[in-house]
Amino acid sequence: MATRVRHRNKRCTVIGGSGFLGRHLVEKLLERGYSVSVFDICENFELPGVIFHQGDLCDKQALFPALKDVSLVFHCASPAPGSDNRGLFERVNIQGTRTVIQACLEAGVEKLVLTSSASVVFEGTDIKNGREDLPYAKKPIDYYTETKIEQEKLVLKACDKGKGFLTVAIRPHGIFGPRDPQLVPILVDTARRGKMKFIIGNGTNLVDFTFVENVVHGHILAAEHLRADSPICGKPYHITNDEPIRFWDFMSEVLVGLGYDPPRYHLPYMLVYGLALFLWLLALILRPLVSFKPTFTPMRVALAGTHHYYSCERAKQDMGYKPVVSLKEGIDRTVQSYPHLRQGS
Ligand SMILES: NC(=O)C1=CN([C@@H]2O[C@H](COP(=O)(O)OP(=O)(O)OC[C@H]3O[C@@H](n4cnc5c(N)ncnc54)[C@H](O)[C@@H]3O)[C@@H](O)[C@H]2O)C=CC1
Ligand SMILES: CC(C)=CCC[C@@H](C)[C@H]1CC[C@H]2C3=C(CC[C@]12C)[C@@]1(C)CCC(=O)C[C@@H]1CC3
Repeated sequence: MATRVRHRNKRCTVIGGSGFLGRHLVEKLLERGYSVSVFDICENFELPGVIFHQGDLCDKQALFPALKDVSLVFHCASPAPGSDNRGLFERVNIQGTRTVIQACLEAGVEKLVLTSSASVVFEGTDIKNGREDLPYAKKPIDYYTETKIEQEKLVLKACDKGKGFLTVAIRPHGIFGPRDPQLVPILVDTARRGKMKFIIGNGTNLVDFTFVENVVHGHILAAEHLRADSPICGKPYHITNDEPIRFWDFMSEVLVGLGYDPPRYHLPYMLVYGLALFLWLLALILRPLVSFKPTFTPMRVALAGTHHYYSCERAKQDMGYKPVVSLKEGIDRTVQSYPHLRQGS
């Protein structure tokens, strides 16, 4: 019996396990002796010992086989933040998360760890050393953020010690690392199109960028600390590298590491933000006739031109969190992992 309980405790499912963060999480869980199943709408990799279930998380029946005899579920699936498809975000992040919670309850899952986002409190204006008690954004900057807020509320509200169902939300910020499909590829694409010459604002704004292995570490610590007597039940936790850096220094280090010139010339923040807003509205109005995706969306300009860094003191206190990879090492390892994105390749 004791062996069966121990065995079940080490069985987990990663919803969204085919994605960037999900796959890193799967790899670390395997290394730590967990048996891992992946549930995802697409299958991107195969790993010995990983059972793959393909399906849409909005479909409860499709989820059940992936949750059978599993005590711990990580939910890190989401449509890509760059999309502007409101219906998709609402369906997957809100209705889909309700379905995940219901399926977990019916399948007897004991712990649910959600990957939320620090952006749930970001409204496009400065956040300096923000703590978890900041209110949710009243005017979320995009549909992604709007639905991540609702998703986090749903998961935290579902925490019910009486029912033996414990939940926690991890809020990472600016995840980067090998195989990231967003940050470095967008940056390099922008540089290759000759558009990485400008710094928006005075360039001193501090931001958190978090190496993916630190985010994984935060998730596993949360799962392992999630017990009925723990202070972490039903709470959100910021997980960052705890080394805020100037947004433009980070961009420059990655660009220079890959052989590109760093941005040099300054543009006033309000001018670029106004232009991005205008282009976004134009794209919206013209959508029935022509489809174009501006590089400079209001959200991206706000992310590039404001302070947004967060305190992870609560994670340090309640679960002994400490980043395992420094920012410098994270940047070096990331740059090394993209030989095909180097200048001239
Ligand atoms: N990348 C970042 O900088 C940050 C990410 N996050 C959160 O971390 C989580 C993981 O993000 P990434 O790994 O970067 O994204 P990703 O796009 O690489 O991975 C998301 C995964 O979810 C899957 N998925 C999407 N819709 C699904 C559905 N209906 N049913 C089943 N699977 C579905 C996708 O196929 C993909 O494999 C997301 O919840 C995201 O909101 C939070 C803060 C920052
Ligand atoms: C810290 C954080 C939340 C990062 C998230 C990742 C992306 C939102 C950024 C990754 C590359 C960034 C980028 C820009 C905006 C923000 C990112 C997409 C620009 C478009 C900002 C305006 C420019 O001058 C070009 C930038 C290219 C890279």
